[in-house]
Amino acid sequence: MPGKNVCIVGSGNWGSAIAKIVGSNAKASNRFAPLVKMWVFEELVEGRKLTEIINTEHENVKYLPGHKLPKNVVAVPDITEACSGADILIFVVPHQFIRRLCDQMKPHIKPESIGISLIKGVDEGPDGLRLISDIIREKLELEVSVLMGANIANEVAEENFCETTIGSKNPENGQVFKELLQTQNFRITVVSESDTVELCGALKNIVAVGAGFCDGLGFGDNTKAASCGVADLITTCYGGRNRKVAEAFVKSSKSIAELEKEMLNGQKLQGPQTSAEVFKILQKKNMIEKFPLFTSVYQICYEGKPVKALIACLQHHPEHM
Ligand SMILES: NC(=O)C1=CN([C@@H]2O[C@H](COP(=O)(O)OP(=O)(O)OC[C@H]3O[C@@H](n4cnc5c(N)ncnc54)[C@H](O)[C@@H]3O)[C@@H](O)[C@H]2O)C=CC1
Ligand SMILES: O=C(CO)COP(=O)(O)O
Repeated sequence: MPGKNVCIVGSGNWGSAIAKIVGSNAKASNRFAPLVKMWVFEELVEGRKLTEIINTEHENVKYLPGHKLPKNVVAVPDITEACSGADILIFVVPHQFIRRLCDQMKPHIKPESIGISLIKGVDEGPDGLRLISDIIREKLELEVSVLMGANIANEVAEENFCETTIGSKNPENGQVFKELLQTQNFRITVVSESDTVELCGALKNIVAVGAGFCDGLGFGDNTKAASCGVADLITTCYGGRNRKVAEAFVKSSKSIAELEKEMLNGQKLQGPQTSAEVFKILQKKNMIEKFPLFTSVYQICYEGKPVKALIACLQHHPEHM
């Protein structure tokens, strides 16, 4: 059976970073055709067409400078030519452009093709909020999954480790997309609650703007996190004592207990001890394998496990297998 044709609809910062992954995975697997078309909104960059630059220098010099794209990713300026014959469509444009693009694509969409939206945003209609994936579904009449995560495009292009989530109501499609998009350093969990995944990805951008306001006004971490749950998690990961001491632990040869004493002037860390308590519970319930992060934090703090093992353990998270 010939491999499935893939088209990336979009070529901005995230679109180009994802093209790097998709190009390389498509080339390596028989399941996908090696040539990947990437629709590029044509513009002139220093007097040259961006598509021409991408197709000769294999770099999106405007939106993802400094990163080479695989040579099998071909920039196409005409949206109808780009999407014709595609079995898999990856939507990754700023959300304000999706409606018009779908209208242009509609007559050229192959029946049975499937889509995935990497677009973070929502639309607003007479009945209230609309998901971008719903707009694509409605306009193009195809099954649409979503991919959202804490995935700053430049860091993904650098191949720094990160995680992401595919939301797919069709488990088979979810697996196809995972095969196309997962790498050693871009780890994917597939879940069925697609709408929740998409909403989280879209709404966090509003919170990010609020956070920028707080920074601009010179407020601290608590202000930035003036909600609960996830906000607390983010704050603790940037500004908390557990984070600070853990960083010093990596850079020194001292134990957590010594550093706590030296750095915190009598204040107490909660994280390492909590990891020990949780570890005991997991052990009793035979659930250690299901919680690799909690387990390795405990082992690094108390059992002499090397810190670098943290990434290896995340790379083998059971959800990624
Ligand atoms: N950049 C990032 O780190 C991440 C972005 N995202 C999401 O991915 C989506 C796409 O973002 P990026 O790829 O970063 O794009 P971007 O923010 O780099 O946007 C520029 C893109 O829009 C195109 N464009 C400009 N005018 C246009 C028009 N009239 N019609 C169609 N396209 C036009 C440009 O050619 C360029 O490809 C957004 O929803 C964003 O929230 C998601 C995760 C990470
Ligand atoms: O969605 C993103 C990271 O996950 C990128 O966020 P920004 O659009 O605020 O850069």
